[in-house]
Amino acid sequence: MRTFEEMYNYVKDLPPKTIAVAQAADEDVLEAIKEAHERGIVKAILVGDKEKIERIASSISMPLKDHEIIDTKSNLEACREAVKFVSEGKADILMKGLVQTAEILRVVLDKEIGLRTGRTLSHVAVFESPYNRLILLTDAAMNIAPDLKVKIDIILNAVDVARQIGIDAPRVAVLGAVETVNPDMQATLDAAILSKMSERGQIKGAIIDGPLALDNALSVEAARHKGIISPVAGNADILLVPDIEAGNMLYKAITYIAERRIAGIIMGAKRPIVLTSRADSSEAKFNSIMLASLASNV
Ligand SMILES: CCCC(=O)SCCNC(=O)CCNC(=O)[C@H](O)C(C)(C)COP(=O)(O)OP(=O)(O)OC[C@H]1O[C@@H](n2cnc3c(N)ncnc32)[C@H](O)[C@@H]1OP(=O)(O)O
Repeated sequence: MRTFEEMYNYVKDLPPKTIAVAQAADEDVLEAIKEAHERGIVKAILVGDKEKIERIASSISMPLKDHEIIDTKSNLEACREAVKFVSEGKADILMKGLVQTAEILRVVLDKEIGLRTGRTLSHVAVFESPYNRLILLTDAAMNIAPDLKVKIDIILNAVDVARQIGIDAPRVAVLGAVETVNPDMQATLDAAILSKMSERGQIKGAIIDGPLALDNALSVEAARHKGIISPVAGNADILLVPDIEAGNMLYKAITYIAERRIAGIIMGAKRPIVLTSRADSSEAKFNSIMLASLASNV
């Protein structure tokens, strides 16, 4: 797939999903749900301030008859109720509404009502690139400073998503500030180990190489210029960032500087979780709902 339009052409033929939204009283969230419902992708359980949800829905001419509304008094209660719908199998997808990321993720990780599976949970973003293909970015939103073991899990979650968008053997660029190993830069040491593990078949399903800087991960020309011989350089499908700061800034640079379309979900939980920034547009939220519907196949 090269665009979100192509993703829609695939997703529209999947059975519609039920999505539980934690704190749905937000215009962009409801716009995204409205569009996803009109296009046959989801029906929703809208958890949050009922009066506000009804007021916003009316202001955007969104009929509510096909959706359920669960009235809650606080963000925490909204997160807990929405997560319970998913953990009890009454919803297929969880969506973060107008709540902070850490607040909903703490409920997702709750041992009693949460959505743990024993796997690492991580964020996978997908964006339309100028290279005529969809590219994945991970982890921009959940794991703060992943160690080597967690980085392997993060790669594997991204590989699952890559397969769903038609990339069978994704090329993973392990990003750093430079493309050579510098013992003072932990990201380059981890990258070298991940590359060797991939080469020796210890991590399967992907071709991993690094360290690579962002320019030579994406641009064949930049890689050639620097004389990098690599199966990944210039053709990366998945960008693995060293930590949340790098990932989050890259995610927001893609949106606000490059003005590219993006989607984001959490993988590794019982069901996919739509997780965008509260400031992301309704379009980014809609694209993320599509991506979650696709990732439900994993
Ligand atoms: C990209 C657009 C969207 C955004 O901009 S998002 C904005 C930036 N993101 C954030 O602010 C969230 C960053 N992450 C966090 O704040 C925290 O890591 C998070 C998710 C809240 C968890 O922190 P804490 O509640 O302090 O949890 P903790 O580290 O003490 O761990 C508690 C238990 O949960 C487990 N856990 C934590 N992260 C996990 C993961 N990724 N996968 C699987 N399990 C995980 C952890 O092992 C621990 O388990 P146990 O209780 O020891 O059994």
